[in-house]
Amino acid sequence: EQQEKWVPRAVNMEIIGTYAQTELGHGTFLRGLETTATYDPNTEEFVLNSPTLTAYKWWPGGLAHTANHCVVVAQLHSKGVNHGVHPFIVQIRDEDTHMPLPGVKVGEIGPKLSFSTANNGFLGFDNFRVPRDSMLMKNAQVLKDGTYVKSRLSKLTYGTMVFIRVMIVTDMAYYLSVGATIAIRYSAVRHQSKPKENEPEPQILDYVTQQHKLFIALASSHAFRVTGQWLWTTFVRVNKALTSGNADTLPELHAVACCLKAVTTRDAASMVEACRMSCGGHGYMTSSYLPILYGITTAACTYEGENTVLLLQTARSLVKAWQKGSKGKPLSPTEAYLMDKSPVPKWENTLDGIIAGFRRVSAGKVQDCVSKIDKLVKMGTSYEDAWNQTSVRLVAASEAHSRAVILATFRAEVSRAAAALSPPLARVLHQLVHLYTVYWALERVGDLLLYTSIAERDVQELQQQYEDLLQKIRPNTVGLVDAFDLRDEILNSTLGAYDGRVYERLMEEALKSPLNAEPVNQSFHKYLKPFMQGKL
Ligand SMILES: CC/C=C\C/C=C\C/C=C\C/C=C\CCC(=O)SCCNC(=O)CCNC(=O)[C@H](O)C(C)(C)COP(=O)(O)OP(=O)(O)OC[C@H]1O[C@@H](n2cnc3c(N)ncnc32)[C@H](O)[C@@H]1OP(=O)(O)O
Ligand SMILES: Cc1cc2nc3c(=O)[nH]c(=O)nc-3n(C[C@H](O)[C@H](O)[C@H](O)COP(=O)(O)OP(=O)(O)OC[C@H]3O[C@@H](n4cnc5c(N)ncnc54)[C@H](O)[C@@H]3O)c2cc1C
Repeated sequence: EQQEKWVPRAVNMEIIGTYAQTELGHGTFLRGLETTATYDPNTEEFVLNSPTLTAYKWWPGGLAHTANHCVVVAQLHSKGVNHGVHPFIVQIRDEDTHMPLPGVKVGEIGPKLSFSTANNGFLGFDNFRVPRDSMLMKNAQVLKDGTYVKSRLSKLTYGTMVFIRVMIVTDMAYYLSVGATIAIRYSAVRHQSKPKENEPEPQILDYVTQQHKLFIALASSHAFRVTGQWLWTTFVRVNKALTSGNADTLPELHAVACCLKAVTTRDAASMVEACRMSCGGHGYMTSSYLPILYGITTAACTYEGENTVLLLQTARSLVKAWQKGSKGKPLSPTEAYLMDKSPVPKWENTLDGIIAGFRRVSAGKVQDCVSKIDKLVKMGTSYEDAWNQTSVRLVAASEAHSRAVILATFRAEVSRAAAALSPPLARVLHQLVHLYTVYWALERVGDLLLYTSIAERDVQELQQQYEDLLQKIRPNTVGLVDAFDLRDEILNSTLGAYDGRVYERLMEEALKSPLNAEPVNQSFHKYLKPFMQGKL
């Protein structure tokens, strides 16, 4: 019924909405949100209120001057009892005049690192009344007399966040394809230095260091696209089960969505920054689009769940799985490897060997965390303090778990798809899987030395494998980014345009600057000249 009322109006854009959960005082700790929704059975309304400054909603995208409705997350009070945070759909502006409604204070939060078009806003309520059916009642309900009907699963309130986190993994694949396209095309056009006096300046793409900076971004885009597809399929399956009242697989989805969102956003932000830096000064131009792209990707490390907090959520699941598995109980498919108690096998410099190695690292780290927590608790430390003192290791265990999931999924999905591909295309995709896997083995070689039987000669061989792969991938690099098929209008980059006219585009963009409208800018007459004449 509520969906019939709101969804059609939202689909045809009569309702422009946003998700107003975060407040000035709380973004992570949702149970600490201060906005209240108090039920008045006499009028069958909820009274929304922002009791403090820190209760003001702060950050929701589009809230400042665009949205006329929003989903507000507030502490639900009825019959004198606080039932915790619940979602409400609330009209905040007049649909004709767009004026804020009486009792609503709304505005712009100010300049940000990037996302300048996101119109993030603040929102406060002064005893603002909304009808009872404003409470989104799919999970919990408040009856006309104020009786609260509990949801069958309180965490379903958090479902929106799982959905967005799942989407973000695929978003990161897209953003990395943009960064890799810009930086690799520019690296094919840019010639610099003279390593061989009797030869012309080479393409910077031929410097192996440049390949090391860029090819991992290209491979990661494919790895995250494939992992994002797998995660979406998992989300659809869990959501279907939830619809029929079965929430058994939700905890696993929450845990894997948290660590994949955290690791893919952190990787995307750092690799887009590497793409920017690999383009030298021109990568620092706004017209290259790389600084804007960095601003967008680094924001994802914060929104929809700050990365550390999410990695700790996954760690919470891994520790619980370890404790469960140690009692002989079955574990979820993504965490089942934690109970592999077989002896550490002889190291193999193969994809399967490296993937197995990352699973050993993750299981070893989780076991170390459990041991440290148990030891601290036995010494009289509270569980909460023991958890906090172990939290650096817990985050590392989550990252290792996430990497094992990405490596295994990337390899399995490309192997599965390869049968339907032409041999040359299959070969290139396998090279990207190989590069991605060996890159991370070298990045985390310390962990592999701690938890597997990898030896020095294996590491030397992996380094050589990596350098050979850079050489093999080089001839196909421009073709691989062209295959992302990103139009110039989408790339929006002087460095990444398909025609490679970088220098002409840089100059064309520069000449558009208002500061080039006249040969002597007014600042000379207002400031420089008086200063030079000692008059300032
Ligand atoms: C896709 C993007 C679109 C386009 C990209 C372009 C532009 C994007 C522009 C802007 C960005 C777009 C959207 C961003 C919008 C936002 O940022 S919305 C706000 C997001 N905020 C958060 O994510 C808040 C994060 N905090 C939390 O989730 C919780 O506070 C917490 C879980 C961290 C802690 O809460 P607690 O109540 O303390 O929980 P707990 O005690 O740790 O755990 C309790 C149990 O509940 C389980 N659980 C927690 N969360 C979930 C969940 N989401 N789903 C399922 N289960 C959950 C948890 O596992 C615990 O279970 P136990 O069995 O272990 O008790
Ligand atoms: C571009 C952008 C768009 C956004 N859009 C929206 C939106 O549309 N709607 C919306 O509701 N919100 C939105 N947000 C807000 C976003 O969801 C929050 O900023 C995010 O959830 C983090 O919360 P916080 O800002 O309170 O950070 P905090 O939680 O205060 O984090 C600050 C630091 O404290 C640490 N910390 C916090 N809790 C713990 C813990 N338990 N253990 C260890 N460390 C901890 C964090 O790791 C971090 O280092 C947006 C934010 C950005 C940047």
